[in-house]
Amino acid sequence: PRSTDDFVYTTYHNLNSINSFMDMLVAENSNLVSKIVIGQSYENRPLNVLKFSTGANRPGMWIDTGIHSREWVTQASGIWFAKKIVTDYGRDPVLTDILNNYDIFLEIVTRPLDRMWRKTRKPNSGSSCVGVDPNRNWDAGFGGAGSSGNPCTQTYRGPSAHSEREVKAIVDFVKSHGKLKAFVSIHSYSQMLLYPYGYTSTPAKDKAELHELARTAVSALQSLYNTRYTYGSIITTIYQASGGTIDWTYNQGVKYSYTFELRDTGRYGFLLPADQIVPTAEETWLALMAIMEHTRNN
Ligand SMILES: O=C(NO)N[C@@H](Cc1ccccc1)C(=O)O
Ligand SMILES: [Zn+2]
Repeated sequence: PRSTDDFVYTTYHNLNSINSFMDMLVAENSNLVSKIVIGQSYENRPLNVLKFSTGANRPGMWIDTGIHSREWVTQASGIWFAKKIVTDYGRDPVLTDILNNYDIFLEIVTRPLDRMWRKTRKPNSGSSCVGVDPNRNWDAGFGGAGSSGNPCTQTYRGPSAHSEREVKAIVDFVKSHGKLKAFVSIHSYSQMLLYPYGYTSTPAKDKAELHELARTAVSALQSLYNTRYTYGSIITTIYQASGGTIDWTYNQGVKYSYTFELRDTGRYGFLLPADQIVPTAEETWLALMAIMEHTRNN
């Protein structure tokens, strides 16, 4: 494709195609978007983050997709979100107000075409099994129930907190930025909107506000195609999970920390048909806007 206008949003793209999308988007909107590199993956690929900004030293909001490489609808949605932001800035008053006051950081984790792989690709010393679950490697209840010490399991936590370069890069970014007010990590599938905690049943201090905002966000999502989401804390809504991303960001003081589990509820699972990419992205965007608008107003 010559531009992001004729890029095909209705299909899944490989590493090179996603990277060329990002470069085209930056080139077409250099006053609004830049690409920053926050680190390298285990395979020494740059970890690219799109920064949407209209001024210096602004507070920020973070969105990541594709942390689990097999969750393809999330990277595909991330591409659509990126185009939506540049399309709506200057047209949608709410998005324009958000971007006139906050930066948006979007990490579309481009991984080689792992179709059914969840973990990183780093070999584990002393084991023939490869990879660490990046959603168990964070220093939040690390090593507790809801993660595994066995390198051959899908929820292997890794040898120590932040041992994975993909995780450490985000940890360092969050700490050095210091003014992130929202952090949304997007997974699939289950159709859920989750907030901390996963490692403990102790309610988050902001639980009431996080629950109310989740309700608002889920009803916005549902208003488009009537897609039904459940919502609540991780441990009460899905299962106990230790070392998870948003438990760490919440404990860092990023109050509006959420994880999405996008479509579907198991019929196709990770193999969601491509014709559901755009509807999924459109409905999820309404929920993201609700979270970003609330963050902007508080
Ligand atoms: O990975 C998926 N689905 O893709 N589910 C998440 C559930 C979750 C969400 C937030 C924090 C901890 C755990 C998982 O890592 O098991
Ligand atoms: Zn996941």
